[in-house]
Amino acid sequence: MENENEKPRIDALTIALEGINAADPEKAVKQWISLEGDTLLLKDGHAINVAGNVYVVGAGKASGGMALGLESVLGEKIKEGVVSVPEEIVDRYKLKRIKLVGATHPKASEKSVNAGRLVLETISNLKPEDLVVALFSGGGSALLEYPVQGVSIEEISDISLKLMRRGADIFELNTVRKHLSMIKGGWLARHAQPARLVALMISDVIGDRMDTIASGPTVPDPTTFKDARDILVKYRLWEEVPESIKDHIERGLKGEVPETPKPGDPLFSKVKNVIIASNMISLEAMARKAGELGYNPLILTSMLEGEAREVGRVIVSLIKEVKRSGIPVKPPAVLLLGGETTVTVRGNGIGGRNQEMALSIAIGIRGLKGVAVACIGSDGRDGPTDAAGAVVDGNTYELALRQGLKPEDFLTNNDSYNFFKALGGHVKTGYTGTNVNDFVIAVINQVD
Ligand SMILES: Nc1ncnc2c1ncn2[C@@H]1O[C@H](COP(=O)(O)OP(=O)(O)O)[C@@H](O)[C@H]1O
Ligand SMILES: O=C(O)[C@@H](CO)OP(=O)(O)O
Ligand SMILES: [Mg+2]
Repeated sequence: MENENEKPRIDALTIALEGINAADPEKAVKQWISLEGDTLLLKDGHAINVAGNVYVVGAGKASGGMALGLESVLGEKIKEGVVSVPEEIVDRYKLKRIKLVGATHPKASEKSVNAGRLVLETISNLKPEDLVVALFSGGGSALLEYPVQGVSIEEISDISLKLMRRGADIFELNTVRKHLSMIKGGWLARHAQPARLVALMISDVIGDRMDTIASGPTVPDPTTFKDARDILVKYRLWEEVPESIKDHIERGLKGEVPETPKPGDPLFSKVKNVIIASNMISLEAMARKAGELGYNPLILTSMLEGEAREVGRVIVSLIKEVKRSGIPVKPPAVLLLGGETTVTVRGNGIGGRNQEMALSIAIGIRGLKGVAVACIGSDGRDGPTDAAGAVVDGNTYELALRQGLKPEDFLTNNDSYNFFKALGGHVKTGYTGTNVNDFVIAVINQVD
């Protein structure tokens, strides 16, 4: 073995792959639902009659695999279906009855609107005995859209990208998106009436808030037009938004256009929403794997949030304490964290929140032996890059300096992608076909 960091790096990646596998959408659907005669049984005991026609709709990075799972459970029961997935992976799934359409992420486009139109058509004019099965996962917000009247898809995707770049979190971003859409924020459930609806969701949202996953098309929306306006003001975008968006939100504030369907709306008595895979489920699978590899695993949180570089510094403090005192776990140890950080982009580099956090951690663990940390987006695409994330160790910093790369400069410029491109350390999986947010795997050995 070349150095004491090679095995920890490999172990961190092996554990990360286990986390991705544990979120396999096809398997998750098959574990959650079964068909007995004319009854669809959910794992939580809920039973739904499927004597009428079954229609399938959905969108997200994991929804192609979910559609596969659903076809294998419901087969010929499915009358028709439309599910939107990233166009890069639309050919990956061979489906019989559900039509997959390719759309764009993270920037919604006309393709996303086309998918939205097809979905709305699929669920229009249904009967009370019909059932809609909705398959939603992260990425669904961009992949499926139908804007409110007067607002264009370009205007929606521009404002979404600006909010992201200014550090808005996914709750804030999707609050705005919901109030510009005819699908999000419970509207899809409204359109599916009078049919019944069951939504299977894979969560890529902190705390598994269902109304935020893919902007909650089937979920009561607790957020309001006022919240949407306040968020745009907070990020100093209210003065910049196009007239069309401002006008729609102002009309919403005056009650001239309807609010999104709210909690308590009787409409939701016909709707059942469940989460079938999540960050925590993957963290638990990774902990088991770490145990098998001989480490003491410790899950710290599935709710990691904050500015990526700052969160990175906190993780470094945790690692140092484990090494120094064996608190809160004795080495050889694996700390597992999940969630989603944000990056306030100030420089003009290329990167993603996982790569940026990994770079920040590389600076902090400089010189530590036997330590490697992987920061990975389980969807396989970190920010607007072709990497899922990066793996770093106690030598990364020195190695960079020797090659004339100054880690701090790359961090300042939000250029983590080019740092790892020059030095090595990228983790590249391509679209994984699932999405349960981000993982941090810190492997800590006591070698010095
Ligand atoms: N140069 C950059 N460095 C670090 N992060 C960036 C950079 N450019 C964009 N980002 C971040 O990438 C995030 C979007 O990442 P992405 O992986 O597409 O999201 P998701 O997987 O949640 O759909 C945004 O939070 C944005 O702040
Ligand atoms: O679709 C969305 O709204 C979000 C959350 O589910 O996913 P992503 O961050 O992958 O775009
Ligand atoms: Mg991503």
